[in-house]
Amino acid sequence: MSVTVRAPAKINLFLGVGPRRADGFHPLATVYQAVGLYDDVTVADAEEWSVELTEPVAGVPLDADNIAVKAGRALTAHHGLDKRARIVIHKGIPVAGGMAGGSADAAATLVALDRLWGLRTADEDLLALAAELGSDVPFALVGGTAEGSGHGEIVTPLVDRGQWWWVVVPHGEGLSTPKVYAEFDRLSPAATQPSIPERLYGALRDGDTDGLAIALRNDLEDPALSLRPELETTLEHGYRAGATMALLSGSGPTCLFLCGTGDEAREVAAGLHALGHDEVRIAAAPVAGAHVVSYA
Ligand SMILES: C[C@@](CO)(OP(=O)(O)O)[C@H](O)COP(=O)(O)OP(=O)(O)OC[C@H]1O[C@@H](n2ccc(N)nc2=O)[C@H](O)[C@@H]1O
Ligand SMILES: Nc1ncnc2c1ncn2[C@@H]1O[C@H](COP(=O)(O)OP(=O)(O)O)[C@@H](O)[C@H]1O
Repeated sequence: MSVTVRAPAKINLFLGVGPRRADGFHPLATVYQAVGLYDDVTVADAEEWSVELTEPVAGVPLDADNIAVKAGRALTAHHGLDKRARIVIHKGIPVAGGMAGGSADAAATLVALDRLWGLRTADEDLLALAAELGSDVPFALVGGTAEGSGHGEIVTPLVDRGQWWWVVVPHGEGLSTPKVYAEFDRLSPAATQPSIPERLYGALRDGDTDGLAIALRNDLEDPALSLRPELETTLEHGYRAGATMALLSGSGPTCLFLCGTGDEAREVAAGLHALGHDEVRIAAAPVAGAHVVSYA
């Protein structure tokens, strides 16, 4: 018996970052949105923990450092179980791209093993386990569009009546999240506690693309661009190709382009491709959080 769970990538429509806390984390006022790029995680009983990829992908650890194995171990420890699993991951989310692919795998593994073993873990317990694994993991369970507070681990769903279209340009070489936060500290020594503007909630309620465009903000964009200046060119290419708004996904280096309709997204994607970007993807949003897609 095996169970497959699909989990989405996230973007941050708003990523307000405050001053570094004593525990090393930064307080966040963020709005996450789950977008239609996915990882699929399949689990089955095994004698030992193992992790495999359906296709080779650079940068993903294939040992106990993989966050999916950490998720499996956290779940068995929580229930006091002596069980192990084989975990197979199909990566559709760029690695180290600021789209929380590892977090998606962790969330998917929690849900998949919970089903495989019939554990019926309470939602609050799954969310607490997720928060221990990483700041972004609770949102991968919840999906949709949601506000994130604390260091990103406290997730509150938001009303979102939009059908949003994003063009996504990944970059071959990922960026390290801790390094981007460290660059934020260097560039913003006087950061203050951020808050989410009313106009963002309004744009989501109304499904208003132009309203959303002016409310988008990412405080990690300047630090990521400081570490990777060539990303400016990619963002500029998006405007040239007709995007309504360009921004970086979380800690980068993936670039995002907001488009008004699916047709516009296809035009912008074709334009970016013509400007030399080999990998260009289109993602609709919002989409569901980690969910079972098959039993076999
Ligand atoms: C920046 C964001 C925006 O959503 O995601 P990415 O764009 O990287 O996917 C998140 O804050 C990343 O979340 P995640 O990747 O889960 O981070 P964690 O594993 O919890 O933390 C890794 C490291 O990032 C830094 N960190 C993370 C979250 C936070 N609020 N403040 C921080 O300073 C800390 O140095 C921490 O040790
Ligand atoms: N299952 C996994 N998938 C991707 N990366 C993983 C995984 N497990 C551990 N990692 C490590 O986590 C790092 C961050 O990965 P990822 O979640 O893709 O990016 P980001 O934090 O930028 O959203 C990777 O560089 C890799 O070393």
